[in-house]
Amino acid sequence: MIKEQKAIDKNNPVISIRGLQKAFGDLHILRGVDLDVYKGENLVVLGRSGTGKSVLIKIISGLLLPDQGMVKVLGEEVANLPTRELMALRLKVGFSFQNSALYDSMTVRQNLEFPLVRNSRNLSRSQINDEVESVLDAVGLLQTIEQMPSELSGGQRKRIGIARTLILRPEIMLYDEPTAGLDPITCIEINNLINEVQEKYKTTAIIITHDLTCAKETGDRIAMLLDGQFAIQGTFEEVFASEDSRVQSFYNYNFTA
Ligand SMILES: Nc1ncnc2c1ncn2[C@@H]1O[C@H](COP(=O)(O)OP(=O)(O)OP(=O)(O)O)[C@@H](O)[C@H]1O
Repeated sequence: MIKEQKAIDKNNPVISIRGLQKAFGDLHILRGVDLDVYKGENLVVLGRSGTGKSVLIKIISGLLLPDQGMVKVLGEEVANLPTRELMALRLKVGFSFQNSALYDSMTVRQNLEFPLVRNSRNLSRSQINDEVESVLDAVGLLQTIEQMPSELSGGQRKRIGIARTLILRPEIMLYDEPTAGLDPITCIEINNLINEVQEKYKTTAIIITHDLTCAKETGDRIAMLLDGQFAIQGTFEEVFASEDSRVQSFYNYNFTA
């Protein structure tokens, strides 16, 4: 099923990137990336392994510095921000890591409380409980609240990882390979959750994936990273109607649905 088209206000990008370059030694990964991400949309970034998708979202969240170019997030140029402002901006940009990054020695409740207590110091015990329960309910896992991560399935851990990112109410969600390593049914559940998060929390998201079903189901727009640039952007159908041989071979090798 292809996602229904939603109206996007193109006057006001939440993320705006121009001429972004990043190299590691002689390895030139990003070679002049231009990209706008608009409020409320889910933008899927596709590209072969090693093309720099994770590097891109690390630069957006201020975890890596660009070599050249402009990266504006919520109106702020990330590379120029003093540490304090960068930290404040990072709270508005939720990073959902590929491995879920849960603390194995803490219960689900403690995993969710941790970012909340660290970043919102004035909350009462009952406010913390309410926030934890509300976000767990949103990912459909309230019943796991006292469980340990080791007792959860891979799909449940992904959901808890997303809940832990959501608990700080970010304006932007960055999902790094949200369906990697999951069976097809669980992938469908995660795709649905990403769309539910977009609706309920009104987030803007960048979703990095190799999974073309995930791209089709969650992406309002697709951008394909080829040779260090976004050569092609559009709806799923527009991108894969391209006659570019790199796009066609990506499709043929990756589409399993
Ligand atoms: N901090 C770093 N130092 C040196 N090289 C790095 C660093 N981070 C990434 N790279 C290199 O940059 C390239 C792009 O990495 P990146 O993780 O962005 O790829 P990707 O497109 O996300 O790949 P995959 O789909 O396999 O996750 C790789 O060759 C990687 O080894």
